[in-house]
Amino acid sequence: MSKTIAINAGSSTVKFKLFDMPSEEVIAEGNLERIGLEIGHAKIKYGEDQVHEEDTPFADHEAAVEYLLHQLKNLGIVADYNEIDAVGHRIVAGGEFFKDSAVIDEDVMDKIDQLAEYAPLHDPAELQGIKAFKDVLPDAFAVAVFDTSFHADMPKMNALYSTPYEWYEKYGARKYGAHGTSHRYVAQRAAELLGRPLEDLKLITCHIGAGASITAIKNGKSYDTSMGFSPLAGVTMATRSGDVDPSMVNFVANKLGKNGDEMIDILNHQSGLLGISGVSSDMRDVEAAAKEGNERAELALEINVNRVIKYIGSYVAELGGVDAIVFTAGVGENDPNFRKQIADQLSFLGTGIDDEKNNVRGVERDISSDDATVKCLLIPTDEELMIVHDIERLRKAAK
Ligand SMILES: Nc1ncnc2c1ncn2[C@@H]1O[C@H](COP(=O)(O)OP(=O)(O)O)[C@@H](O)[C@H]1O
Ligand SMILES: CC(=O)OP(=O)(O)O
Ligand SMILES: [Mg+2]
Repeated sequence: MSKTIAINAGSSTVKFKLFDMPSEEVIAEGNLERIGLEIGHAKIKYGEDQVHEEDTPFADHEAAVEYLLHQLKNLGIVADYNEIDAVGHRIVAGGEFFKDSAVIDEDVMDKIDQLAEYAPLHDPAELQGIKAFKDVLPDAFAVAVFDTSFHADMPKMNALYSTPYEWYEKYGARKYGAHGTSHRYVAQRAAELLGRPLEDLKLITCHIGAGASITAIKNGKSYDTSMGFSPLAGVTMATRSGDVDPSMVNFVANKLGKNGDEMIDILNHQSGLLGISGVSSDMRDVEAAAKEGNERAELALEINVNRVIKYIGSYVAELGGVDAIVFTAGVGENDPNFRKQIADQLSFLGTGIDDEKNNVRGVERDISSDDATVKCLLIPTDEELMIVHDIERLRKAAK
C-alpha cells in the first residue's frame, strides 16, 4: 500500500488530496484558502469523517504549503512523510516546453522557473511547493501537471494573436490558456452525465474561481479559451482585469509614471472584483457588500457576469451551437445565484435553470429545467484526480 499526494496551488488557494494507491481512495483532502488576505481559512478532512477547520492567515503560498506539511503529521494523517511515495504538482504555465505532464528533475524545475512571466501569480509559488515537498520527500516520484497542456494543440487560428507573425516564431508569443486540467476533467464528466461520446459534443466549460476561464470544446479538444499568453486575459477575475485595451494601459502608465512590469502587476493584483468594488477579491465579500447596497460592489458583479456572457456568446458562434454549458471551480460550484444569472441571460439560446436543482453547492448534477434545449451542468472539478492519473501513467512509462 502506498500513498500519493496531489498539490493544486491556485492564485488564492492551496488544495490537496492524499490518495491511497492503487485504489485511488481519498484518505485526506483540504483547501487552504484566502491566501494573502487578512483572514485565511483552512479546512482539512481526514480519517473517519474528521474535520480540522480554523481561521488562520496565510501570508503567501509558501506559508500555506508549510502549514499543510505540518498538519499532515500533526493531525496524524501520516506518521512519517515517507508513507507518501509520489507527489503531483499542478503547474499553470508550461509554455512551449510542456505539451504533456513531466517527471520533475532539475531541468524541469529550471524551465518552470523560466516560465515565471507566463504565470506570475502561479508558477513561482508552485515551484516553491515543489521545493518544499522535495525537502521532506527527496526520493518520491514527483510529477508536474500543466494547465496549458490541454490547450497546446488548439487551432492556430485561435492560438495566434493578430500581431506580427515573428513574435510567435521568435518568442512563442501566443495564447496558452490555463485551467486545462480542470476543463479536461469536467468535459469528460459532462459526456458521462449526458450519456453521449465526448467527441460528438459541443461544450462550453466555465471554470470560475479566483482565476476564471471559459473554454470552447469541440471533438473532445480545446478549440478556444479565454485566457491568453498568461492567465491575465479573458473574463473579470478576483484580482485580475481580464481583457483590456493595451493602449489604455500605456496611457495610464504615462499618467502614473509606471513601467510595463508595474502596470502588469496592477492588472494582476489590484484589478478585477477587487479593483472595481474596492471591497475585496473574494466573491462572497463582494456579494455581501452588494446586498448592503454598495454600488461599486453591485457594478463589479454586473461586469463579472457580463464578461462571462460575452465569452459564452462568442464561443456559441465559433462552435456553431452548444450542447451544454458547464459550471465549475470556487464560484461556479458554490454560487447558485451566479449560475442562475448566466443561464437567464442566455435563455434565448435555450438554457433554463431548475431553481430547486440549482440550489446546491459542490454537487455534480444537471441543473437544467425540463424544457431546456441547451443543458446547464454543475460539475465540481477534480484537478487532483487528473494529477494522480498522470502520475500513474508516467510511472508505468518510466518502468
Ligand atoms: N459559497 C460561495 N459563493 C460564492 N463564491 C464562492 C463561494 N465559495 C467560494 N467562492 C469563491 O471561489 C473563489 C475561489 O475559487 P477557487 O477555484 O477555489 O480558487 P483558485 O482560483 O485559487 O483555485 C473565491 O473568490 C471565493 O470567493
Ligand atoms: C490559472 C489560474 O488562474 O488558476 P487559479 O484559478 O487556480 O488561480
Ligand atoms: Mg484553481
